[in-house]
Amino acid sequence: TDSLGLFENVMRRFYQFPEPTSEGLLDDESHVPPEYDFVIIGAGSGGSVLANRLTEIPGWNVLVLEAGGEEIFLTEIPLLAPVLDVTSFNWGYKTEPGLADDKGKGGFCLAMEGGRCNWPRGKAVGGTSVINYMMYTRGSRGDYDAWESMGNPGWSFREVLPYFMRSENIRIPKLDRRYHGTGGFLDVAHSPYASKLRDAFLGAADEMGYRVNDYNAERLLGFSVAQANLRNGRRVSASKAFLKPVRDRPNLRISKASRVTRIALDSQRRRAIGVEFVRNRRRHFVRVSKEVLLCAGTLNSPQLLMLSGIGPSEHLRSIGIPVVQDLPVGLNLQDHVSMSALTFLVNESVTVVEARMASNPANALDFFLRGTGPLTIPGGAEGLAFLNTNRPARSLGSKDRRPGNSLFGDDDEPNVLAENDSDHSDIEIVMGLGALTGDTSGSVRRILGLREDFVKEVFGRYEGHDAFTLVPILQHPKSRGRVTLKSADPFHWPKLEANYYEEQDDLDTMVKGIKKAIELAGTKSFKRYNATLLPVAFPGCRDVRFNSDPYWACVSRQVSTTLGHFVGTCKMAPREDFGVVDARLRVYGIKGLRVVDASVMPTIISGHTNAPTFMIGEKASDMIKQDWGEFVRPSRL
Ligand SMILES: Cc1cc2nc3c(=O)[nH]c(=O)nc-3n(C[C@H](O)[C@H](O)[C@H](O)COP(=O)(O)OP(=O)(O)OC[C@H]3O[C@@H](n4cnc5c(N)ncnc54)[C@H](O)[C@@H]3O)c2cc1C
Repeated sequence: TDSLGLFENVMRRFYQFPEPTSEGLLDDESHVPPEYDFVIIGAGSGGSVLANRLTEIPGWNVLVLEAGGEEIFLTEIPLLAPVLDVTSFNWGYKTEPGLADDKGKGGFCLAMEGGRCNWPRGKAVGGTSVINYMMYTRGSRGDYDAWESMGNPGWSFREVLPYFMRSENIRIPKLDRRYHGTGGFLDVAHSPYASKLRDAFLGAADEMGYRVNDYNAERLLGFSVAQANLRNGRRVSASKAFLKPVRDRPNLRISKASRVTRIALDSQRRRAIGVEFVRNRRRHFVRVSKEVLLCAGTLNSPQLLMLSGIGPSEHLRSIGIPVVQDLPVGLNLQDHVSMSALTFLVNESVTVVEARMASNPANALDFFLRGTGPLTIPGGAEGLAFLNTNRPARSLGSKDRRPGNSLFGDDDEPNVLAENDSDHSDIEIVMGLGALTGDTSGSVRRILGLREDFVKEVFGRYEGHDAFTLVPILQHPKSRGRVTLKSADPFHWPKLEANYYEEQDDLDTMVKGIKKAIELAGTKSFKRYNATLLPVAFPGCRDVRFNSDPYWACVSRQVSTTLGHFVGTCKMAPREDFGVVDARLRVYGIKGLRVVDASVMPTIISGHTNAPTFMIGEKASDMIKQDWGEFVRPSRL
């Protein structure tokens, strides 16, 4: 589309190889045999891991049904990740409008077209990992210990860590190997490109009393260069990592462009017996002898369960779907909302300005010939900081290191974290090397769904200026959204309600996060570049004093941007606590049906959700093997 802007033209000039990606094509099963041991719905992050691990058992036949198609060369270029949102690799969902009330109070996504938030979801073999920003973060130890204490045995940090490590092929030297795996399918690396601002970001850590650390090891809190799923400077999607290496297994079949419409249930035996899907406008049905594994993601897995008669009974009845199993499907929706228009102007050419990048062919050459250069920056994001806005940073700083938090209990002093939760992060700040000032083609505006008049008023005067963005992200929202059906038609979009900032606490924390980001840009490290907050008041917030707390609260309701970290709609929990699946990810009340994707997370983790979804896939594959009597090598530390 034209939204790909100048980049696409330049890329096409330098990349004319026939293969869609550097790793080649996957098989496409046009003729699908009528029965499988397992059918996996969705070849996303969760589904790809499962497909790989289950076909390790030669006697098991596995079919993967995926609505999307193959990745292409464009999806491999890390810096271009944001523009993929405006391609057919994105399902293109939008939420219900986040309107303010009669008195003009409340609301969210108010500066977006129609007051609706854009909610991107990947539609491809590889799922959302084909369009995501490639950040590799696991969350904190406390996140998983909380899952376990909610009644989910086996999900404590100690128990899930081996599954993170099993996937991993760490390419970053000197990281603590007690927390990192080598030889797994999933590459984890730094971008080979480092801007000057990346150094400024790390320098600011010390000034603010934080440490520079590996957020995937002992401590989450601190500043770090982004760890990302990259190989030779290119994206490593779930497909590239987990599917392509095993594509020659005779017991694995992948059917692309196959849109699942329903899971067939035998309501007498209360068991999943098959899957209906549409391919090339024809309806198909496959039988399943062992299990249906639902991996369609947080927005589509609940949709498919409800279409199949599993969900809140009143809601299903209201749209004419016979109820097979009453469960709280679609509730408990959580996401990481952010404010991605916090812009700082700088006085040197140290950021990504689209027109400048695209007009320099050296960037494309560096990328295609050597796998280096600024095109390898994942989604334009260079640095991550995990903060706790309620605690003075000094107490965590490099000059006052706290003991404890060793998983291995080999610290001299006792573990203080368990007692005072001192590794809890309520805000993450991502440093993006560009800003809406540099978005000359308007693609980022369209991706975020911001109204054109809004962007013109705020950024118009500074168009083409060097600027960077600090994006504060609310880590643990109290507000909950939901997914429901608009009708019984499987081709209708589900109804998506975000409910951002319904809880005042969420807004208050976001305001604190924004102020932390401003403090960060005010450190000496950034002052070297004369980092200056864009001095323009946002439309809709001009009746409040610029840069005051109420002003930032107002701005947060205007620019409520998602990170696409939707979780929770098929909650893993005891049934009496509104669980949809049990701790072995089995849907309550229905045999032969599990959910294995981000939707099972009972609460959202700190950081980004892709690595945790891979972990869920790894752990689920062991549970499935155990439940069908296959030998599983114990995963121990
Ligand atoms: C723009 C964006 C940026 C992100 N950046 C990061 C990041 O940097 N780091 C990070 O950790 N996380 C990131 N995430 C989140 C992360 O990628 C997801 O949490 C993760 O990929 C979810 O995996 P999943 O298996 O639950 O779902 P998905 O990967 O979305 O897989 C679901 C699959 O099911 C298919 N499907 C759905 N319905 C049907 C149907 N009816 N029939 C057939 N197939 C169907 C879909 O096409 C898709 O392929 C980002 C997300 C977005 C949207």
